[in-house]
Parts: sequence; structure tokens; C-alpha cells
Amino acid sequence: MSSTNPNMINFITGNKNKLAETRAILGDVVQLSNQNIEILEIQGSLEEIARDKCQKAALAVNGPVLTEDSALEFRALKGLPGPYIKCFYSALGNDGLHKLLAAYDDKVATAVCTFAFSAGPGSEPLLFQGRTQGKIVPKRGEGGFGFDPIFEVDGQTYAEMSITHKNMVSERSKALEKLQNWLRNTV
Ligand SMILES: O=c1[nH]c(=O)c2ncn([C@@H]3O[C@H](COP(=O)(O)OP(=O)(O)OP(=O)(O)O)[C@@H](O)[C@H]3O)c2[nH]1
Ligand SMILES: [Mg+2]
Repeated sequence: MSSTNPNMINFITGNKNKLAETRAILGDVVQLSNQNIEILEIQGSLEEIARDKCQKAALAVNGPVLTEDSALEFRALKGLPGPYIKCFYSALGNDGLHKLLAAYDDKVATAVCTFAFSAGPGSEPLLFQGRTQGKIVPKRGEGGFGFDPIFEVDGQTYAEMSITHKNMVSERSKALEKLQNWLRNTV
């Protein structure tokens, strides 16, 4: 990966919360620049969506890129909303997301974070995925963003946790640990 500066990676995202959290987890080890490029996200599996988004981002900037996709899988709904959580969240909000499970006893959900890195256009993206299991509860807590107030892990919602605590248990931190290991061993 000689063409890539390991200390500066271009993270393509329009989500400022995602960017801040990723920077906080990576600390000084890996610096992230950021570009917000509107990328049309396809339908498919988490991995297909992540690969496609990363390839499109690499083409758009004509260079190395990092992208990320978040998903929230409800076990009772056979994995839905999954990668379509953004549409569901925008349409229903957290109260509506919680109500989706009203008819089911099973409130288990898994948050999934998939980072994808491409060394440039035509270079197959590498995926780094982290998963955290929790359950969907009525919203609690003031912190965080997105579905944080209704996603509970070990008795606390993400919105009730400090950023440091969330970053110790979150799917994003697990995915970034894999990315960091890869960077350490590759560069
Ligand atoms: O409670 C949360 N805790 C998190 O840690 C988290 N990370 C992402 N999300 C939300 O899940 C959807 C993913 O959509 P997504 O992956 O396409 O991201 P995005 O469109 O916001 O940004 P990007 O695609 O430009 O990177 C968006 O609604 C995000 O707000 C989270 N919600
Ligand atoms: Mg998106």
C-alpha cells in the first residue's frame, strides 16, 4: 500500500457525528481528512452496499478513501431495517422505531458498523465490520445521535453513556480496531 499515507486517510461521509466519533476512537494514531460527497446508496446486503459506496467514493475523488455504513438489525424482523435504518429513522423517528417491535416479545437488535477502504479507483475495497448486540427500549438519555436513545447495551442506552463508554462497547470501535490492526500490519 505504498501509495497510501497511513497517517492521513480521506473519510468520505456527510455525517458529522460519525466523523467525530471515528476521530475520537482513532485518536492520534490515524488522522482523517473529510469530504462530503453525495453518494447514491444501492440496495443489497450490508457488504454489497459498503463495497459499492466505497468504489463510488474512490472514483469520485480519484484516490484512496475510507467510507462507513451503519445498520440496525431487529432480530424479530429478520434483520430489518438493517442497512435501511437511515430511511426508517427519518420517517419514523425513535418512537416509531420502538413501536415497530410492539407486536413482538423479542426486542433484541444488533448495531453493525462496516468501514470500507479502497486504495483508489479499481482497487477492491476491504471491509472491517463490528457488531454490538443490545435491545430496543423506549427512548432514554440526552447524549448521542440517531438511534442512540433507544439502543440499550448492558442496562444503558448509548444516549445515557459517556462518549468514552459508548466508544468502548460500540460496533464502530470494534470495526475500527480491525481497521487499525490491518493498517499496522500492512503499512
Ligand atoms: O444511534 C446511532 N448511533 C450510531 O453510532 C450511528 N451511526 C450511524 N447512525 C445512523 O444510522 C444511519 C446510517 O446511515 P448511513 O450509514 O448511510 O450514514 P449517513 O448517510 O448518515 O452518512 P454517510 O453515508 O455520508 O457516511 C444514519 O441515520 C445515522 O445517523 C447511528 N445512529
Ligand atoms: Mg448514507
